[in-house]
Amino acid sequence: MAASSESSASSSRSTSDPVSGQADFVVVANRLPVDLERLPDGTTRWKRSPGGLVTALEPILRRNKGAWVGWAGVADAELDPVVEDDLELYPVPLSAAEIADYYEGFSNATLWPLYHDVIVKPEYNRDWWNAYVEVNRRFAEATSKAAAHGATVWIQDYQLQLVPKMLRMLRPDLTIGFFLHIPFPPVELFMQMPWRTEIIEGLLGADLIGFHLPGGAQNFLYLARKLAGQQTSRGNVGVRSKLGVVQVGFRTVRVGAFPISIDSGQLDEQSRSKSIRDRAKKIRKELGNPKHIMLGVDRLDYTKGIDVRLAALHELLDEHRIDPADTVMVQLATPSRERVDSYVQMRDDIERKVSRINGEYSEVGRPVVHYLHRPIPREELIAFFVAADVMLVTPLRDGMNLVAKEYVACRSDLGGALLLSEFTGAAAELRQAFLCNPHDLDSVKDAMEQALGQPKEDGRRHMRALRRQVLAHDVDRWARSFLDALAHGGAAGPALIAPAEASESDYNEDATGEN
Ligand SMILES: Nc1ncnc2c1ncn2[C@@H]1O[C@H](COP(=O)(O)OP(=O)(O)O)[C@@H](O)[C@H]1O
Ligand SMILES: O=P(O)(O)OC[C@H]1O[C@H](O[C@H]2O[C@H](CO)[C@@H](O)[C@H](O)[C@H]2O)[C@H](O)[C@@H](O)[C@@H]1O
Repeated sequence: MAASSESSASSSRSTSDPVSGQADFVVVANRLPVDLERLPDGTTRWKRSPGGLVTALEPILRRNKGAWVGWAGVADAELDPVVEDDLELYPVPLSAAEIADYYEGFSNATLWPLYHDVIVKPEYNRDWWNAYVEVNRRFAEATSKAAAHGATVWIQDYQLQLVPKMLRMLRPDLTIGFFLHIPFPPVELFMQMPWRTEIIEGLLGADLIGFHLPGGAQNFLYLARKLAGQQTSRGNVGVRSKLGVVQVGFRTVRVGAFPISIDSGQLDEQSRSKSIRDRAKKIRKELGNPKHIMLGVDRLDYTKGIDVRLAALHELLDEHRIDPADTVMVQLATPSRERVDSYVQMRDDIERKVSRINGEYSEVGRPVVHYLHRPIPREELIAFFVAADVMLVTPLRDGMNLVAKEYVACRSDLGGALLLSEFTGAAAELRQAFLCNPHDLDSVKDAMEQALGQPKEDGRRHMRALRRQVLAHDVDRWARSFLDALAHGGAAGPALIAPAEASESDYNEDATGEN
């Protein structure tokens, strides 16, 4: 392996070791949990890669002692399999052209907007599709080499929807699971996709397909019956779907809802430490000891509604419903997909909005909005969660949103308030949050005002209930429920695997209901 390994993520080893051999449990995701960073002096190091998928799966892989197949985050890195920070990694190389066409193009300018309610217009480009097919084939081949005979393989997310079928053809001995981390769209939107049948058939290569919410599972079941059946050589008899089960010829594919979560116990413990508490107090002091700290923590993505919360703050300031002398907002934004046009435009828009608010309402040395465009070290992030009086989570659409759960896990003091968009997967479970509709600015403004003014005792009651949900339904439980269903078979209807405390009617109703 070419990389020296001064892991900037916490590393228990200082050198990268070769892998031991084929693994019985393999996670396959577009990204490895660490990105290779090329430094100006020509050396390289590993750093944690962004996003909730990595946050959720890293502890699972550690506990299961498996292998992870994925891209190292840079172009043309031909890397051998390696053990890094106790994780067995199988890097899949991508060329600069493949990053442009498969990752930035088909994954993030076609699938991402199509699956997120077409917030921006998806682009359908044949070259991007061809690159997507080719890269999915490469992932299937790499996985086939990494997996021991009879292994369990867990494929992740929208970038790799063709891998289940491709892998099954290479390795019929494997047990294959697939989990989608983003919403699965309703039929009216999915039918736009020129390669819709190929995608549905690609997914049907898995033994079990998981979604965050029952609505996504229902959408998929409907589309499987509608699209995949048409394509079999035996006409319409190849695929039947019923109650969470799709019959593909002689194979049974199960479909269910498995809402993802976080390592809540560990976060809870970390957030109680003296060093974090002290740092949280210091953050408040550094911000000028305001009465209220509002916090946003997101990848810089147009789905996250960062513009919405800024617009709400601006109007509340204009209407004198928030006093700039006693309230600050901190927005921590990790750079994301920076060469995709819609992300470039959105960054400009957000930075313009931040400047406007600060131009109109800040004093020298006391900005109203503090905006940091960079990833924040984990411990510092936890201290921000502990310091924040109101957590702003306002996506226009989000598969789950782990930030909402992280905030709750960090509030053992029962302080703070969570403002949460109804259009997140998390809203199905976190009913005691201040829920808002991000498409309705008045709804966001009212929720913000209520969260800021919430009486302390009400806040403690809400936070206690939120914590009960987040601490009981952690990422281990998520992984166990998926992997148990994968190992033991049995019908997995979407309504049957919903979280215990959320009722079916609590979920976003984006399903067609036509099963
Ligand atoms: N500015 C930031 N610095 C460090 N970590 C961040 C930052 N913004 C988000 N994260 C982390 O990235 C993950 C985001 O997960 P999630 O909310 O599910 O959304 P997504 O996966 O779409 O980015 C969380 O674990 C969160 O703590
Ligand atoms: O790899 P990137 O292009 O930098 O993107 C980061 C990840 O973003 C998405 O995360 C999703 O997964 C979370 C965990 O299930 C979920 O809470 C969130 O709602 C999703 O947006 C994406 O799905 C991942 O593949 C990316 O790695």
